[in-house]
Amino acid sequence: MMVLCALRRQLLSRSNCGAWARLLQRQSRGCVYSITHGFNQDEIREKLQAFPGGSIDLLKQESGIAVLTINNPARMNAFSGSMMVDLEERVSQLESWTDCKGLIVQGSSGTFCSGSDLNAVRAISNPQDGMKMCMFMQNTLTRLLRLPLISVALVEGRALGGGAELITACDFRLMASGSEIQFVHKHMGLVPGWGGAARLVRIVGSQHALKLLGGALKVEPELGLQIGLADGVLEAEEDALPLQQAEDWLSRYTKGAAPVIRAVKKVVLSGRELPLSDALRTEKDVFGTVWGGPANLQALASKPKHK
Ligand SMILES: CC[C@H](C(=O)O)C(=O)SCCNC(=O)CCNC(=O)[C@H](O)C(C)(C)COP(=O)(O)OP(=O)(O)OC[C@H]1O[C@@H](n2cnc3c(N)ncnc32)[C@H](O)[C@@H]1OP(=O)(O)O
Repeated sequence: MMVLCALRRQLLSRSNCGAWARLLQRQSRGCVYSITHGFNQDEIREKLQAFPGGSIDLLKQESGIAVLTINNPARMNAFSGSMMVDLEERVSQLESWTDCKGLIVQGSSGTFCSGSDLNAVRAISNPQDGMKMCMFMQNTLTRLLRLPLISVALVEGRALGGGAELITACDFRLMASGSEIQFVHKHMGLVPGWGGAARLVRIVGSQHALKLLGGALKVEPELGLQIGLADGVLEAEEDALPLQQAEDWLSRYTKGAAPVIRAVKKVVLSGRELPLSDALRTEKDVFGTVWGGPANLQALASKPKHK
């Protein structure tokens, strides 16, 4: 029940003003794990920082669409420990950008992400540290998915392991021609740990999820579209790079006033995650934040008065 209230509080927080709101925001960031689960964020953050390399870069654009880039090209954009910490910090920044409407998540140098950095994985392979890394990434990716904006993963090259899990924490996925998504976990004697299995079942259904995980199947664009893992395929174009193509695709759904687009995500999020009565109450509350708002009044003023 606490999580439901926390999610409702998060959805309704109009802004980050005020220490109380920030405290609530921190408490109700929709984190899955907290100190009550034996999860000490500062402790695991310090451990992860010991594995440096690469960065997670965030760019906010005038269009209201931000671009988050997984940037570790020397290692096929594998997630080092410090990049996991970076990602949490970028999600915190996105949570505070109240005029942001959309987000594109991409990899640098023409490929998406090849999962955790195997050097870091080897160093934290003991169960305790592995579970802490898992909880840290589950918290971050859950907050990413719950951002009140519309997100799309732009998959070029390969999205493997944790990289495949990351794309399930976006609302949509666009695959460039020739790209591949593969949940390689089985080959490592693992199952997803960053929440990728739970989200994959909700995206493609349990039958397809069982095949993708049990078979560690390579998902190319055609199969991705067929099973609903991909929402679109980007064919190579001479005059438009994949990022521009992705932005053109996303802007169909983010065109309009930021408060309205953010309210759209909030009501869909509550419909997806909350029991019906809670979802209806949240929808009513979110409706109250836009009814009579600037965009609503402007729309009414532009309509001809009916006799
Ligand atoms: C819960 C998530 C889960 C976990 O945390 O336990 C994981 O995500 S575990 C990691 C799962 N990912 C993989 O197993 C992919 C490993 N990489 C590959 O299979 C290949 O590198 C591939 C297919 C991505 C690209 O192959 P290609 O031949 O094109 O390039 P190289 O293999 O030569 O790679 C270039 C360069 O990048 C380094 N690299 C690639 N992936 C990783 C990685 N995940 N961790 C660390 N380093 C990685 C690779 O070692 C090469 O570096 P170099 O110094 O040139 O040898």
